Amino acid sequence: MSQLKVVVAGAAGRMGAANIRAITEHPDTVLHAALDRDGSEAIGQDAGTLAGLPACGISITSDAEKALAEADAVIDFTTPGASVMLSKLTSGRKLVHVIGTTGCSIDDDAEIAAAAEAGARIVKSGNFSLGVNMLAALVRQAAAALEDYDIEVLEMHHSRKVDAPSGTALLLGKAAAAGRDVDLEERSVRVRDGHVGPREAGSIGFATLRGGTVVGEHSVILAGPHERIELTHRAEDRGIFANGAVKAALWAAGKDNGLYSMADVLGL
Ligand SMILES: NC(=O)C1=CN([C@@H]2O[C@H](COP(=O)(O)OP(=O)(O)OC[C@H]3O[C@@H](n4cnc5c(N)ncnc54)[C@H](OP(=O)(O)O)[C@@H]3O)[C@@H](O)[C@H]2O)C=CC1
Ligand SMILES: O=C(O)C1=N[C@H](C(=O)O)C[C@H](O)C1
Repeated sequence: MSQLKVVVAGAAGRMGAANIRAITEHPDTVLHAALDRDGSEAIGQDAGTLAGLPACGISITSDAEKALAEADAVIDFTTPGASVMLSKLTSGRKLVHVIGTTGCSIDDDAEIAAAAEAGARIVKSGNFSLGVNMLAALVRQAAAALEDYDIEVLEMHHSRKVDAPSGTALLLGKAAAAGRDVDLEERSVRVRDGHVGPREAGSIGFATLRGGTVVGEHSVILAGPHERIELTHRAEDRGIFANGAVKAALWAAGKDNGLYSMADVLGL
């Protein structure tokens, strides 16, 4: 089998570097191009060097059309606007598009779904690690079994993170809502401030912490009478997300166009 030719979007970012390393280390993938924002200081720099590897001869570009030419797949951890723009390009070319970007609005998600419908093979997830996707399956089970327990999702990330709640917190909230057979949009309480009154039964609460260099920590707390269950995942290295993204790209290469999740990739 020939190697999957993968473009990294957001190449100069925290996840971009991890993705370049994961693609370089996997025997079935090869770095095809590295893309970042027009005007970024990283444009023109060697993608390997920027990722802490030996120089690889691929310069970071802001020309998306050029980067995608002859490519098989894009691994994209950027911003909502960039992911929507790229989904239109991957759709026209019928490419694999792995989207790790979080903080997408309902409208952004609708545009991404339309791109998948039109031709792209998109895998989108708020978290590409095996551990978090396993945790989501456990949360769904616990939420269904402990139907009267109060559910709260707590997350902490590094100080540079720009969206809240995290994509993972929302993924875990959705898993809890699915276990209860309710709609998360109708039940979630994202912020509490001031005299908010007692907790509404059946709601799913979110709490956000930011600071330091925390890669990502999530707890789902199920609180009942005189006892509490806490299901926790702690990410220690961004390589867990990057390895999952590479796995998703290889998996989607054999699929029809459509919108898939990491749970689909892992068969959970
Ligand atoms: N699903 C998952 O498993 C994970 C998801 N994430 C998510 O991935 C995203 C990126 O995270 P992280 O790497 O920490 O963030 P960074 O800010 O470090 O990286 C994002 C990169 O994308 C670049 N970028 C911005 N606009 C464009 C554009 N139009 N085209 C190409 N590149 C662009 C940024 O450039 P510049 O800085 O110059 O603007 C930056 O280099 C976030 O949404 C985060 O929540 C993170 C980890 C795991
Ligand atoms: O921005 C991050 O760093 C992370 N973002 C993802 C999220 O929003 O859940 C995944 C991971 O926790 C790291």
